[in-house]
Amino acid sequence: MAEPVVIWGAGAIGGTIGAFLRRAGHEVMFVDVVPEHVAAIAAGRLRIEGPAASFTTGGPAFLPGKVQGRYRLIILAVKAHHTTAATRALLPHLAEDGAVVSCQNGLNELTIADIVGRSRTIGAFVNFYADYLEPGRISYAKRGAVVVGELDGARTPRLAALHGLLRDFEPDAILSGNVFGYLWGKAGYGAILKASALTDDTIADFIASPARRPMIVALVREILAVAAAEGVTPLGFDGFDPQAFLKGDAAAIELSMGRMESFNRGSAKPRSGIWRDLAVRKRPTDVAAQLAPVRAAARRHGLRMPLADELVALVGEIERGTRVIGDEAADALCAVAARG
Ligand SMILES: NC(=O)C1=CN([C@@H]2O[C@H](COP(=O)(O)OP(=O)(O)OC[C@H]3O[C@@H](n4cnc5c(N)ncnc54)[C@H](OP(=O)(O)O)[C@@H]3O)[C@@H](O)[C@H]2O)C=CC1
Ligand SMILES: CC(C)(CO)C(=O)C(=O)O
Repeated sequence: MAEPVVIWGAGAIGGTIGAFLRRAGHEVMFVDVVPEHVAAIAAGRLRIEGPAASFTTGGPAFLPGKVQGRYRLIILAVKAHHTTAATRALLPHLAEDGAVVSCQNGLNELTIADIVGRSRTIGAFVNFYADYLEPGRISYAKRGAVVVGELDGARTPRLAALHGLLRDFEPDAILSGNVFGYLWGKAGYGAILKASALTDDTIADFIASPARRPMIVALVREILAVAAAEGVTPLGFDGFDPQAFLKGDAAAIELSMGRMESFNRGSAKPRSGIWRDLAVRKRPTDVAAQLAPVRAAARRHGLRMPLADELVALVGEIERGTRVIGDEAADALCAVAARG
């Protein structure tokens, strides 16, 4: 039997990727902390449903403490605030010549590399839309960009193999020499998603709102200024054009906003995962964890991030129950943008 690909964190993203790989005939082992979800997958009841795909599969599935053996490919798909704990738990199961691939939002590769070593870390960027509904049920709402790349930009045999594997999930998956460019691009786009979660607006409506536009532009520019200070060229995807925001090119920004709105309009997942954590699952988000390395980099370069700081504070208040989701929360962020 071939060695399995390990999916560590088998929720919306990991569960979807793992299910597609299983369906394509690959050996896959699922690891997750939710016992009922693990039991459903192990019983062959992992259901992927929604406009992007509909099928049921399953496979060997374990709680982290029950995993045995060492593996050469571990796809990590937990939220950013669980990255350290999950990476420490998977470390004894990573082969000496193996690698962890982060299919997450945020710059988690930096945390992972600190724990497993840079040579055993491969970068990835995902922008497809999925939701964990209940144990064994995942909604795959919309295809989106999928990118893999070595941290130093090299083209290696293991990267080519990973790219080939992921094309069994997303046929348009990209092999990139600048994966950090995509991750910083997602940090910019992701800031819009995070801000949209302050309200009950859909992502499309939030992007289209003229009242929110100056704040959105200032927020994205604030994030991308840090990327530029880091010497990274942020890359675009799915309607997002980071160069337009970096240059402050008003016409190109309008075009990009229109394209992002169209991409999100009518999506079967109309709101972000962060909104879902706040409003539906009523649990802490990974907003602070996603933005932590960005804010740390800003401090290193002496850059101020008043909008990111306020965004983290507002989401924290909603998490603690001292503020409700709604227009007032987004207005507070707009007020900071208006102060300049
Ligand atoms: N969903 C989406 O459409 C998109 C998500 N992303 C990113 O992908 C990553 C995964 O998100 P998503 O799949 O939505 O999240 P989910 O919460 O749906 O899935 C994560 C799963 O990992 C489990 N988990 C938590 N800690 C551990 C651990 N230590 N070991 C093993 N499993 C663990 C979670 O359990 P529990 O729920 O109990 O914490 C959950 O079942 C995040 O970084 C997210 O921002 C990126 C693009 C799109
Ligand atoms: C909106 C989406 C699915 C893709 O950008 C996302 O990243 C999230 O929900 O966190």
